[in-house]
Amino acid sequence: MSLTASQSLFARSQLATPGGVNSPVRAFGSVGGTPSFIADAKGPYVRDVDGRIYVDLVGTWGPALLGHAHPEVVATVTEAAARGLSFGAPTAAEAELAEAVTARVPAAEQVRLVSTGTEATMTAIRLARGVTGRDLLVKFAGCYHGHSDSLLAQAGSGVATQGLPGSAGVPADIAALTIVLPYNDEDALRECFAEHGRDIAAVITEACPANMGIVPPAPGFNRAIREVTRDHGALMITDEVLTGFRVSPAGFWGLETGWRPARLPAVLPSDLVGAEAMLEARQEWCRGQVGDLDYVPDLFTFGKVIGGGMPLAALGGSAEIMGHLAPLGPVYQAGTLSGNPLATAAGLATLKLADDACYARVDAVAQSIRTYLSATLSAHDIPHVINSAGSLFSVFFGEEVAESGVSSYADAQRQDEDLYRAFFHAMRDAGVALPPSCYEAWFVSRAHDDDAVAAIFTAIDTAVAEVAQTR
Ligand SMILES: Cc1ncc(COP(=O)(O)O)c(C=O)c1O
Ligand SMILES: NCC(=O)CCC(=O)O
Repeated sequence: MSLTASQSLFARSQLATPGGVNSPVRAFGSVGGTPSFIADAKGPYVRDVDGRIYVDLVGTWGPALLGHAHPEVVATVTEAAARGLSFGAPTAAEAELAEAVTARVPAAEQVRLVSTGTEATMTAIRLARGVTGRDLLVKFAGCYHGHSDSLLAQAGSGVATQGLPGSAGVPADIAALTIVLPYNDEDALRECFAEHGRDIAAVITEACPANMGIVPPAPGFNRAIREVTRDHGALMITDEVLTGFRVSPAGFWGLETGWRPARLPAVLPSDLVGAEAMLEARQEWCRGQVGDLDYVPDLFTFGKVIGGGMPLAALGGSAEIMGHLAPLGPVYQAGTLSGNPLATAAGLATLKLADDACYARVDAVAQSIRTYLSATLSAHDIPHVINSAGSLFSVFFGEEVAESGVSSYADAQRQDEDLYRAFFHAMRDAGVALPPSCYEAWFVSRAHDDDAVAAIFTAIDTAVAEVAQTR
């Protein structure tokens, strides 16, 4: 039997690298089969090494808000590459990107650029511990914040897909510093703080969980986290690595609070005398923007869209808190490639193109796919529920979830994974690439034009009919 090019590359990669992949979620572990090895990608499409073209709903796990290989982003990165691949010294583009983040999320008065979401959340936690002088961390079951030691307990994404409780190799003493609570459970949160409040450095939460499928916060849940943490002198870390700059110009926090980005006033050295006065002016503007909003976290983490497909992520917060980072303060954080010129170029070009028209289009496309999928599944009596957050969505199959909905990790674990597996493969055979796990979000892009959407609808018709027949 002759192998496809992807099959023979997968066999070769499995010799070269554990599991044949450089990140476990790529391995098709829970859906089975051979991952497609990608040759190239353009707009809403990816093409594998066998020449098969798929309409892509993975979007490189989030960064591809504009679609793949957007010409302006590619041109900007190419120009940046010609000027040098890395300097290990500051550049104007880093300040420009930090300002772009502050303009969109003014609670991030200052921003530190790193290379991955994992680094962003890891640093945010270290910073929270450094600022508060406390060790305990609270996270929620089913939330994924990258793969640093403190954050793998009952994590979403690949950890959920593999059905693992956490990771081997995390020292028990470190794991003991993380308290895991059920998501959307305000009582559990308050009880935890009643017992451990004085020792908790921070609560870290996904702005809207998207790594156990989409599980939106109940109304007021994020505000409750804000209140409880503030009352006990702990920090609130809102992880927008996945949602940031994707579900609205100001991420899920923007969607939930209704904040609309404003133009950040330039504070130029010639306007004011002294760094302190300039910082005060910046802070005054930032605080004026967010003062009346429903809740304002202490720290935000960003990733994915902010790097436009290049390795770039960030954390941001008040200048007071961020000032604890080295070189100003005692909390150490560093990176040879932090603020890399190609990554900042890609990020800036992406954010510039992520305008209102972009978000409107992405929202409309997501809404039309959700509606069509749900109607088709219902027409074939396939029990399901679709959860969404802005343009992000995911489907959960099964009677139980269809009846009671999914608002926690425990709920998500009650879905019919076998049905997703069958649906995933039927969609793939029909030319649409879905996330290879029922615990991941579906991503649409600005480049999903009417042809791409029509192809998705046709695939849904075929795949749902096929799955319905085998039930
Ligand atoms: C909410 C969230 N935080 C953090 C991360 C980690 O980011 P990275 O994979 O860039 O390390 C992810 C990645 O999926 C994520 O979805
Ligand atoms: N939603 C989870 C991810 O995006 C993770 C990607 C990866 O670990 O490769």
